[in-house]
Amino acid sequence: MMQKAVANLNEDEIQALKNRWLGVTLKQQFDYLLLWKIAGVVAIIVVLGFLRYRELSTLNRKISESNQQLMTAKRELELLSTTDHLTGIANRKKLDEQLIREIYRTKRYQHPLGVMLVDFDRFKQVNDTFGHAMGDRLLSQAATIFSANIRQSDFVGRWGGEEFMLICPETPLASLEILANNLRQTIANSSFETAQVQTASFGIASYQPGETMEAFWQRADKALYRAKKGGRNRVEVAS
Ligand SMILES: Nc1nc2c(ncn2[C@@H]2O[C@H](COP(=O)(O)OP(=O)(O)OP(=O)(O)O)[C@@H](O)[C@H]2O)c(=O)[nH]1
Repeated sequence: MMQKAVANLNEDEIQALKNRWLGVTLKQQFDYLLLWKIAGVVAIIVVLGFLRYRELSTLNRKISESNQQLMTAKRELELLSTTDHLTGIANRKKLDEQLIREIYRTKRYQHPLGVMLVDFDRFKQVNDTFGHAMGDRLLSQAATIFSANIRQSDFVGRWGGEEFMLICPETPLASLEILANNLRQTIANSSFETAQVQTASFGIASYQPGETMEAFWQRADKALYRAKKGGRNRVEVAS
C-alpha cells in the first residue's frame, strides 16, 4: 500500500518528502539526573556500610575487653579458692590437687616422691599465752620459713590448723629426712614474736608404688603422731 502511495507521487512530491525526513535530527541527550540518583544511592550505601562497620568494630572491642576482664576475674577466683587466706600459701584443696598430680608423675616416670607433714608443738600454749592473733602471725612466719628453705620444685601448703604439708618431687627418702631435719632446726633457731623457742614435729614418707593419695599422706601422718609421742621437735620416717 505504501509502495502504491509512493508510486503515485510525482518527482517534486518525492523530493519534498525526502527533504522533510532529512530535516529530522537525531537528538540523543545524556541523563544526568539518573546518574546523580545512582551516585546518591551508592553514597548512602557506602556511608551506611561504614557506620555499620564502625558499630561492629566497637562491639567487637567491647566483647574482647569483657572477655579479658572475665579471664582475669577467673584467674583471681582460682587463686583465691586455692590460697590459704592466713599465710598466703596453698590451701588444703591445692595441696590435694598438687599431691595427686605428683603421684601421677611418679607413677609415669618411677621417680621418688616425698611428702612431709609438719605440726607445731604445743601451739595451744602460744594461743593461750599470747592470744590467737599472735598464733596467726606465728603461722604466717612459719609459712615464710618453709617457702624460703625449700627448692622451687617443692611445694608447701597449709594442711589445716597449725599443720603444714610439703611435697617434694624427685626426692628419695634419705634426702627427705635431711631436708626435714634442716627445716626442724631452722624453725627451732628462728626468733618468733613470742620470743620463745618454737619447735615443730615432722612425719615423712616416700611414695610406694600403687599407693592411693590418702594411704600416702596417712603414713606420713602416723609418722608425725610418733614424732609427737616420741617427745616432739623430731623427724619420724614412715614405714
Ligand atoms: N592462732 C591460730 N591457732 C590455730 C589455728 N589453727 C589451729 N590453731 C590452734 O592450734 C592449737 C592446736 O592445739 P593441739 O592440737 O592441742 O596441739 P598443740 O597444742 O600444738 O600440741 P601438740 O601438737 O601435741 O604439740 C589449738 O589451740 C588451735 O586453736 C589458726 O589458724 N590460728
